[in-house]
Amino acid sequence: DLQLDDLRAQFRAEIEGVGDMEVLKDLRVKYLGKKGQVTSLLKSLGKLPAEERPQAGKVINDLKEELESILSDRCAVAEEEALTAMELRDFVDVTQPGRGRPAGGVHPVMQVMYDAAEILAGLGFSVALGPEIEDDFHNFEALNIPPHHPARDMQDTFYFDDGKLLRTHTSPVQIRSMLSMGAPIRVACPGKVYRRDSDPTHSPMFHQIEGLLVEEDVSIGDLKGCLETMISAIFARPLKARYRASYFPFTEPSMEVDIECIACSGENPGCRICKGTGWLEIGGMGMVHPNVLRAGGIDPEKFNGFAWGMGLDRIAMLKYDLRDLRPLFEGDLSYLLSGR
Ligand SMILES: CNC(=O)COc1cccc(Nc2cc(Cl)ccn2)c1
Repeated sequence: DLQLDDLRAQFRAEIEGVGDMEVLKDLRVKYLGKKGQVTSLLKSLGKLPAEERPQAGKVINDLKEELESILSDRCAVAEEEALTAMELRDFVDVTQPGRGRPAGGVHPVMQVMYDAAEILAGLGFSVALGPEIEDDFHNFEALNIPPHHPARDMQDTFYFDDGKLLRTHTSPVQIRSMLSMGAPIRVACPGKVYRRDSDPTHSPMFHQIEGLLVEEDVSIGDLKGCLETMISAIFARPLKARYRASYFPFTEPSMEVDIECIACSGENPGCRICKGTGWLEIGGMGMVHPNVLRAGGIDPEKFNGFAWGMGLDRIAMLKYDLRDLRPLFEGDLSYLLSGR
């Protein structure tokens, strides 16, 4: 009996305050397992005189049951505590407002690019894209730009060692489109272009969109209608345009296009946007030069067409009243997400 009391006291001491399921499992093995201390007592019953075995067996089994009930109670408590601890740890207060994520914003230049492409699609133009690393033929020669034309100068154009270059406009994409699709054709070519003469108000990389339409009997009226439709759609309001005679090697006749100042319509001589002129230059256009049609594999006796080019960054700055071009290239999210 003394031995049983010691065992009981020892078990109670060991299980006191135990909350860890692993420790409880070890205790079950240590006392009640196959090689457990209580189990081994039962095995030693055989050593007792026969008449003492029933009584001894009962007492030992009573102890076994007692320890088992203590152990199962303690396991139940431990499981409960573990569950409560887990609930507390993993508790999610679903009534909290969501953390949310700031909505992204479309970059102003891309927005204008999409607007223009959308409108031009409505006028029957497909969008064509092409390589930014170009060769001399597609970027200059095919555009009737003579070998020693200043546009080819190193101060304007980025050249690679192998003579390739960073395209200075998106016209090469139109050349490639004519060569691959032939006439009739209507393509809009937006994209990045590169100029070497960068300075505080000019970025070496900027964006342009050019358009080309080649069919059998195209007039300058068609060109003016197309441009004015596009510009009025980009600025979401009818805008007057004016055309000034100009020169480009790839168009004849050539014109530069101004639109009425979107801020003052010519009413404010002190206007910051148009410097009081009432007009904003947005690009150039003209009837495609026959040499360029030929370079595009198109017969100028059968087809004629028009083309234009305009800067998207400048349009975006006007449309969104941006003061400076640089934030457009710095990728500063706080600026881009600020609704400008
Ligand atoms: C920002 N761009 C400007 O101020 C002026 O750009 C222009 C003006 C006139 C024509 C074109 N493009 C062009 C393309 C081909 Cl394939 C044939 C003829 N012309 C681009």
